[in-house]
Amino acid sequence: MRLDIVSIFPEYFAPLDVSLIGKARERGTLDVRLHQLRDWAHDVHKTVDDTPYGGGPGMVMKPEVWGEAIDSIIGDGAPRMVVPTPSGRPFTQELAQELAHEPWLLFCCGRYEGIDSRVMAEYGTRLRVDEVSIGDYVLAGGEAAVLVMVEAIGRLLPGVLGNAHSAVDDSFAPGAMQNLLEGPVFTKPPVWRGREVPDVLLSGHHGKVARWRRDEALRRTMRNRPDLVEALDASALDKRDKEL
Ligand SMILES: N#Cc1c(-c2ccc3ccn(Cc4cccnc4)c3c2)n[nH]c1N
Repeated sequence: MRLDIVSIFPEYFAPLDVSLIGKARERGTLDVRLHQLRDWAHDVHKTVDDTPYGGGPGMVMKPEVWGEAIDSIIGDGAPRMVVPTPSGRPFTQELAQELAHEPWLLFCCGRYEGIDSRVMAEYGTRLRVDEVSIGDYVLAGGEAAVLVMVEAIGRLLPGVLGNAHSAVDDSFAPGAMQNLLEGPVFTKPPVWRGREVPDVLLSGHHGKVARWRRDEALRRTMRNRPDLVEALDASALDKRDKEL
């Protein structure tokens, strides 16, 4: 997979050199290319923003600069364009799974009050353009959102997680645990500061362990995300029980 990321702060993406994503880049699983948007701003100050039409606070990113940058990066190609924005559709595990199957993604990181809307309209005539939000809070720009999305997508690519763990066990992955939060996890020692690991996890009885984990996941989901529990109906729970 090729990932192009356009930003006025490309140094923000240094974390993509380390850990899982860094190793995937070394192996060639991920081809990450960072671009400084200001390289396509031609005035002496490399200006990328201007005042908003209609008035209002802050500045808006200029369409000309974005247009030159995107044209230069994609040429005649057709990547899927992902634009983080507080007004986007939710970034979910399902969307991460979908994006992980794309051969080429172009992430456009806005700043200020966002990118002139005509940029998404222009490229929407030729590319799949997704305006996406990572959550109901306001960031100062798109870079942190792209870091989140690249990690969520990258860990789903073949070979990135290694054999020790499979993304299929994720909280939001399709299957028995879909829409349930992760339950508690434990490792050695069996007793730590007088706190014991639940006996069932030491029993070696895989069926009982699976059921305990499902029950704990349900308990935690009911406590922390009751909205997800409402999405579960009795038939789904019965189906899960049969899978365990
Ligand atoms: N994904 C995502 C986001 C963002 C986000 C993403 C890109 C930009 C570009 C500029 N800002 C600042 C800004 C502030 C206020 C209004 N509009 C824009 C961004 C915020 N905020 N919260 C999220 N979940």
